Amino acid sequence: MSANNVKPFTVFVEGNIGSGKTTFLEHFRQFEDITLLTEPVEMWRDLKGCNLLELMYKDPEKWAMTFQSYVSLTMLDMHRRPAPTPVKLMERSLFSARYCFVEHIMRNNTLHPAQFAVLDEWFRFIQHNIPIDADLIVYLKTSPSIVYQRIKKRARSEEQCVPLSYIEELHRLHEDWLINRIHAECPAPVLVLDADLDLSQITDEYKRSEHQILRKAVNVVMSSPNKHSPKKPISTTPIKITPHMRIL
Ligand SMILES: Nc1ncnc2c1ncn2[C@@H]1O[C@H](COP(=O)(O)OP(=O)(O)OP(=O)(O)O)[C@@H](O)[C@H]1O
Repeated sequence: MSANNVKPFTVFVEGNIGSGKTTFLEHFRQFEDITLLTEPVEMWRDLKGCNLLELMYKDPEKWAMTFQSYVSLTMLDMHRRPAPTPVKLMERSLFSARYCFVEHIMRNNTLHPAQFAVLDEWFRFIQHNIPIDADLIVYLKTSPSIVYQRIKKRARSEEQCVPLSYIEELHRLHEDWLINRIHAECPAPVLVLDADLDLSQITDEYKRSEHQILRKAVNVVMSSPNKHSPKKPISTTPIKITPHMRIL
């Protein structure tokens, strides 16, 4: 719940590895009416001194189950964390963990069918018993070859051995989930942004998406007379859909 007991407008930022999710979220740090839950990967890299991400990449058959089980916990924690603001932006969700990453390691037999069944049962149990708010998904759509280059360039130590085929498969799974809707449920409308654009152009794209994402916040701020002025006032100009941007 937000400060005035209204559920925050909850946005998941999704996209392939290296699609710019963290950069996108950081763009919204300038607004005081937004709670940002960013970089879950840093929790996976340091659980009581253990780097689960590294263990998972080094020996997936041994560690994928443990890793995904911890990812689910961190995601559930982010979903359930109260936000004192009218808008909550989250990097990833339980849904991309299940429909993209767990799906991938099930299909390539990294997981034993029994391990997959346990993760899937947890996911279903959570879905049916714990409220997970979702109002909008921002999909940072990229080409696999472009994010592959970015991943090589940023050189995160655990991702040194990531092959292009892994990025391509994750791309297909994101598309099947968010665009083609052929394989799983999609919990909210999807705003698609062209995240192949380089950093100078993408900032304009982010700016345009502000209207869509903050629309709810505008309503809340305007209907709340005691509210302090936001760090940066949220513009009420109607959203302009650009050629790079569409809503599904
Ligand atoms: N269930 C999962 N959810 C997210 N990442 C996972 C999952 N399983 C494995 N990973 C790995 O965790 C790492 C983090 O990927 P993620 O896309 O979440 O962050 P990122 O690459 O830092 O995002 P960006 O560059 O878009 O800001 C990747 O190496 C990915 O393969």
